[in-house]
Amino acid sequence: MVVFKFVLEKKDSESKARIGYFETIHGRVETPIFMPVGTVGSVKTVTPHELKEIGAQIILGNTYHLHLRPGDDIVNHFGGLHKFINWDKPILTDSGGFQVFSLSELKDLTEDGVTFRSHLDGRKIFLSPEKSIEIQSNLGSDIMMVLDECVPYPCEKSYVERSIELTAMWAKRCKEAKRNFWQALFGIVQGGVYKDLRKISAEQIVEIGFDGYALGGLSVGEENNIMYEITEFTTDYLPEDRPRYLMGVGTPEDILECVERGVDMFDCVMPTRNARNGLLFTSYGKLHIKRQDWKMSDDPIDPHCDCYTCKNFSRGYLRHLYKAGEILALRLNTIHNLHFYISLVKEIRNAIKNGCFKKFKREKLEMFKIGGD
Ligand SMILES: CCNc1nc2cc3[nH]c(NC)nc3cc2c(=O)[nH]1
Ligand SMILES: [Zn+2]
Repeated sequence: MVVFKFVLEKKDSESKARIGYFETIHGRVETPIFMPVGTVGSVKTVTPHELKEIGAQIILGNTYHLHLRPGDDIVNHFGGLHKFINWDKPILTDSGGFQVFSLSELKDLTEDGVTFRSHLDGRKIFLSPEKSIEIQSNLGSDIMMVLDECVPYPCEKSYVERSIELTAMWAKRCKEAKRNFWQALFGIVQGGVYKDLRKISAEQIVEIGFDGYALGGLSVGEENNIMYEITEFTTDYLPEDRPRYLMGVGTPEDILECVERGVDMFDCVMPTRNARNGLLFTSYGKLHIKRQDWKMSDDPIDPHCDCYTCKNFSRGYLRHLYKAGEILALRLNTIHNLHFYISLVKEIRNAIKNGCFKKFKREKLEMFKIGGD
């Protein structure tokens, strides 16, 4: 019985942009989509109710973090992540691969798996494809990600060549380890910034066959134009009838550029992390709430925004809260930034539907530049 089904509704006539949706047992997700990041089972400072009000359709959980704390066995005891965090819409969990390589003190990487020390208490942990699938099964996410090796940027081509073989072998083992029919599994294409290796990795991962395909190894420090070029190149080797997920991306500009190059799914900590640092996204570019300019301003963050924050509070008040270190500042800023991202992808979906995506993208990018900053 197939539960996860992606439906491609319309392809843009002027680019590789497209609109569609996929079904999970926790509901439908429209694409292109932006997924708020809820690393340890919470999208920082906002409640599930507020996430729904903002229009979030799916959120992310991190396997590495949840395995370390509270433990995926504890989450399973509460009936899985949906019940534990009281979020009844879709959840995507990553496989732990990225955090292990980026957060922890890597001990040992072999064909069997990776051994690392917890960044919390130094405990030695072993993560294999089978273990990652076991953890994600305990969490009960709607979409699981395979365990892969995300190579750093820059990275020697000879190392990347060997790494994509490991990533393909681990992807196969993840698929073999999957038990629950209702959990989808996405493969991850690697290959660094080398187009010939990207083509090989894409063909290997598509050959194994997954419910969706992620572009890994990007947004790891490379220049934007390299990320766009590798994205443009790689999506041509991915099946049109499956979602494409560009991990860790990105700025509003990145999302517009990568939707144009055939990407359907995005996740990024930018809206939530920047909010907590007082950096707000507006139709005219970025706004630093702590600036002196806003001290006496009775304007909302963004005159075109209809989020709770923009409908109820002035820049002057938000600046005051932020300067005073009030927790409410973090919450109101996060509500606005998430609403900005989720509204952006909603407008993108409409523009593709109405056949004016290229024009919409050009106008949006122009407006983002007005504010400067
Ligand atoms: C599912 C875990 N694997 C996995 N996660 C990732 C998360 C990323 N996040 C960013 N920029 C913020 N690049 C990423 C690449 C990968 C990647 O290549 N692999
Ligand atoms: Zn707003």
